[in-house]
Amino acid sequence: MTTTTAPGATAGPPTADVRVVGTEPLPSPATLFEEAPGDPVADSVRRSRDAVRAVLDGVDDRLLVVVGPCSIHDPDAGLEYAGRLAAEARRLEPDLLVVMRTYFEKPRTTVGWKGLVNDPHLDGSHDIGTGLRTARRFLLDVNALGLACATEFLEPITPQYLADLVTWGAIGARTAESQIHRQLVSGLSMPVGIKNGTDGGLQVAVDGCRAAAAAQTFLGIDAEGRAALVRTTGNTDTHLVLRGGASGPNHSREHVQAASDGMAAAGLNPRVLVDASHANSGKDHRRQPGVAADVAEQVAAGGPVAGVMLESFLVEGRQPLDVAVGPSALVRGQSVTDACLGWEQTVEVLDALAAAVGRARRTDGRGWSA
Ligand SMILES: O=C[C@H](O)[C@H](O)COP(=O)(O)O
Ligand SMILES: C=C(OP(=O)(O)O)C(=O)O
Repeated sequence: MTTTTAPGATAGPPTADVRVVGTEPLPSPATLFEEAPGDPVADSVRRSRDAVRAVLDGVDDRLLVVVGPCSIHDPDAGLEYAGRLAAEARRLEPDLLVVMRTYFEKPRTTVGWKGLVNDPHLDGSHDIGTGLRTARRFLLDVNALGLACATEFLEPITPQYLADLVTWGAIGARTAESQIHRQLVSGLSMPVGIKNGTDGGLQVAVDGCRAAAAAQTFLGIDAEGRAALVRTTGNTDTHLVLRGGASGPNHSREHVQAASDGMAAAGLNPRVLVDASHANSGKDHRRQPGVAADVAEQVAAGGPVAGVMLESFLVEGRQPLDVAVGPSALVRGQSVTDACLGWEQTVEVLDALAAAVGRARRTDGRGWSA
């Protein structure tokens, strides 16, 4: 670790960096691209982004399903999951557009493990350089299976390292109101879902989509990792994600219709994605199938639902992670953040969602051209 000296320090106690213990250089995005180029999967990233846009815009009548672990903490187990999901995605392709949750950054309500980028060894050593490399390698491996990747962007410079491999991005409930994250979305190359706030309020997400659609200028880094002024065009490929809130779940037909009407009134995409987890399930994974079933009924009836999010891993539930102990005692394939559906339950829910799309088509409920 490099200990920094406060800029302009004079005799006497420093007036800056008083609480900074040290800083360490990180590899630049360009270095990581050289080590792990995105070229082998670039065509499939482009194609899957177009496919997601088509579903969000209603040009493709399939349902987008963003499904996978709450967080990737063990890349080996994550890849086993990805292999299974890739097979399901191919089987269900006529009805569902499946994108895997590959979440490497976790926003915390207070404190806790902040994800694979921040602490890849799960032991509090915070080897962020390795975290970025591991996340990039993981995204390449999942894309190589023919499965598109979704992630939440949390640290504003992380996208410079990873975004070229991501098909769908999320801004979470805790950052939907943040100007920094809205600016970030304005420059992202993929469709992005913005979540309602943790209090259940929709306006932060509506405002977030509007701000992200505008051209923005802000501070960031360039490919060499230098501090840079970043100018963006704005991103109109955004939509609302309903995840429930302190006021309760918001997946009901009435909630979805009201949210859709609110987006339409603001001139934004009226098709929403419903998160079956988080506050829509009270963080109880056993409630996700019920939420998904409710949303499936809405899909079958032609409601304005473009997609569903599920938290799912190989083994159901969750387990505590103690960074003082490290990962050695963890159950393989079980979440260390939010509780997830197990694999068999996940397949059942995917089948039910696919069946709902089929029912919608038979009754012309979707009302969209294929
Ligand atoms: O999805 C993950 C969590 O819901 C989110 O990161 C907050 O987790 P926490 O309340 O356990 O900190
Ligand atoms: C943190 C997440 O969700 P939310 O922002 O809805 O809490 C998540 O999807 O991992």
